[in-house]
Amino acid sequence: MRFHTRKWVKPEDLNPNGTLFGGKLLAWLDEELALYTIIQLENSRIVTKHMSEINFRSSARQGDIIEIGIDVVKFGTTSLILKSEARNMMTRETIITIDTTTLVSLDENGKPKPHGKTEIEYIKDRLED
Ligand SMILES: CC(=O)SCCNC(=O)CCNC(=O)[C@H](O)C(C)(C)COP(=O)(O)OP(=O)(O)OC[C@H]1O[C@@H](n2cnc3c(N)ncnc32)[C@H](O)[C@@H]1OP(=O)(O)O
Repeated sequence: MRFHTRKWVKPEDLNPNGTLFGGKLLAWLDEELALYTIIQLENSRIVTKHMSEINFRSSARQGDIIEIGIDVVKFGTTSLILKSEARNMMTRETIITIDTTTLVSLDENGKPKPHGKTEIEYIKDRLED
């Protein structure tokens, strides 16, 4: 799994127990998954369709640095299915795992649009073309 983005847990990210609010962590993950998909499918019209089991494995605290990892499970016809994880960058302790998130590529009318992609592409390879 490649870990892409780091987040710093700040006071406004906490729940009343003083740990990282789960909804905030999900928002960070959803945004990362969407950005990853926009880049891979080369389409900015992307929506999250489905999330599988979400497992909050451990909590994070103010000042912790979180890193978000993403792996491709499958390229569908209009969808991209991704596996994701957030972990504590210092301790490597897993904070959350989402087995699969299905993101769908849309056309200008908001209808699913085949993306034609079958494998991960790296931006540097595209730039070398
Ligand atoms: C990044 C964000 O936060 S986006 C905001 C939150 N998300 C949204 O607002 C999305 C709202 N939902 C929608 O607009 C619609 O449901 C759509 C356009 C995404 C999909 O419409 P559908 O009628 O389900 O389309 P359709 O049946 O053609 O399925 C599209 C793809 O999604 C997959 N899919 C559909 N339902 C599911 C499901 N329940 N679970 C997993 N995958 C699914 C299909 O397998 C298909 O993938 P494929 O083409 O690779 O085989």
